[in-house]
Order: sequence, then C-alpha cells, then structure tokens
Amino acid sequence: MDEIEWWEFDSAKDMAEQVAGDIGFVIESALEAHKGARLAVPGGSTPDLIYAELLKRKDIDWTKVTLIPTDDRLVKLDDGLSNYGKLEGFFGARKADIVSLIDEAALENPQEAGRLADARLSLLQWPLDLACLGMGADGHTASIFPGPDFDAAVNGPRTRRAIGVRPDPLPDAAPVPRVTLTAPALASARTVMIVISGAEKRRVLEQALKEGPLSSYPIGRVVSAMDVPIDIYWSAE
Ligand SMILES: O=C1O[C@H](COP(=O)(O)O)[C@@H](O)[C@H](O)[C@H]1O
Repeated sequence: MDEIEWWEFDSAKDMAEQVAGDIGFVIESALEAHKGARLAVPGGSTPDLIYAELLKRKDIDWTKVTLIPTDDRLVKLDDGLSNYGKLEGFFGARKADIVSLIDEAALENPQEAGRLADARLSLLQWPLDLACLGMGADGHTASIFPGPDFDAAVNGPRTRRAIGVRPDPLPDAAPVPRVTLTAPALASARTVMIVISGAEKRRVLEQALKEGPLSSYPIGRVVSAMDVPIDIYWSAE
C-alpha cells in the first residue's frame, strides 16, 4: 500500500461536489492521454449525489467514457438492486458506454456469471483510469465479502478480473449473490478513491487500514493490494 490521504467533509453534498470534480479531472486527463476514459464506480446508495453532481458538468463527453460497476448484484438489469441499472439511470441518456457485469442468462449460477463477466471485461482496454470504491459498514468493498469466494477475490490470479461471489452471510441490504471486480483488477487502476460517510464506516476503515494485509475486513485486504496513492473521501453525514 502506498500513501493514503483523507479528505473530510461536513456534509454528503460537499463531499459529492469535490468527488465529482476529481472524477471529472480523471476523465479529462484520460481523454487527453488516450482518447477514452475507463472508470470502475460503486453501487449502493453513497454515490447517488456524486453521480448527480457529475451530470451537472457540461464539459464531459460521456460518449468517450466507459463505466463499469465495481460489482453488481445477481439480479435482472431492471431490478431496483441492480448497480448497472443505477448507472444506466444516471448516465444512459448521455450515451456513456456502461458495461454490465451481469448476464441475465446466468442469474442462477454465480460462478458462470463471474466467468461471463470476466470474458466481457477482457474485451476492454486495461488498466482502468479510476477505481472508485464504496464500502459497507461491515467492511466489504465492491462485492468482496467473507464466504467461499473471498480468497479467490483477493488472492486470485492477476489475469482474473471478475468473479462470482456468494457472500456468507448474505448482506441485509441486498441479500443476493454477486459478481465483483477482483482485488487485482481494482488494484491495477491508475487512480484509486474510496468514498464513505458516517462515523461507523470511518471506524471500520481506520481499523482495516491498521490491520493491513491480514485484515479481517475485505477493504483492508483490497487496499493492501494497491500500490498507487489512495484518496479517501469521508463525510460526517
Ligand atoms: O452492496 C454494495 O454496498 C457497497 C456500499 O453501499 P452503500 O449503500 O453503503 O453506499 C457498495 O460500495 C457496493 O458497490 C454495493 O454493491
């Protein structure tokens, strides 16, 4: 793990403005450097304000931006739990290229769903320009959870970018199997941000960072695999 910098905000709105500005800068730099931007971005509820702020920017050519959910829930793409569906709702009308990790033909088979997502991702250019990570209060990030797929998600081969995940226990917020980008895929990004809010998540993240590579928290394991500087954005509410 390289250097970590914390950016603190009183409100989620203030944080969203800053994060959207910084993501905008990553997109601009990527477009200048290689004519396209490839970003992995989180699902869940934390990014909603950030995505709304990003859409206010008039200077982004979304047709040159590829958005990949850091993870998704194994549900139909129009299900309210779908992270792809969230991105489509925000950025679809701007014609961003939104890559789904979920193939609806494999909803009953997490391992096959992971293989199909991995094959789809291998058609993109790597590395990512940005991995923007959320985190649950239980310390999961993307959909890297404790369970039978945890080791493959954090310690699997560098060439494997997505896998199917059967969280054990299933998380209350969205109790379904998942597909996630692996720690090596996330760690290969040129830029890494973590975006969280609230005192409980901060306590968990600080503890995970203290524990390091053997952390019991998925976020601790993922951060330990990174070797670029990491910006952590935290809002009190
Ligand atoms: O299940 C998920 O949870 C995390 C955190 O979500 P939040 O609602 O607490 O912000 C999210 O980062 C991840 O992408 C998502 O699928």
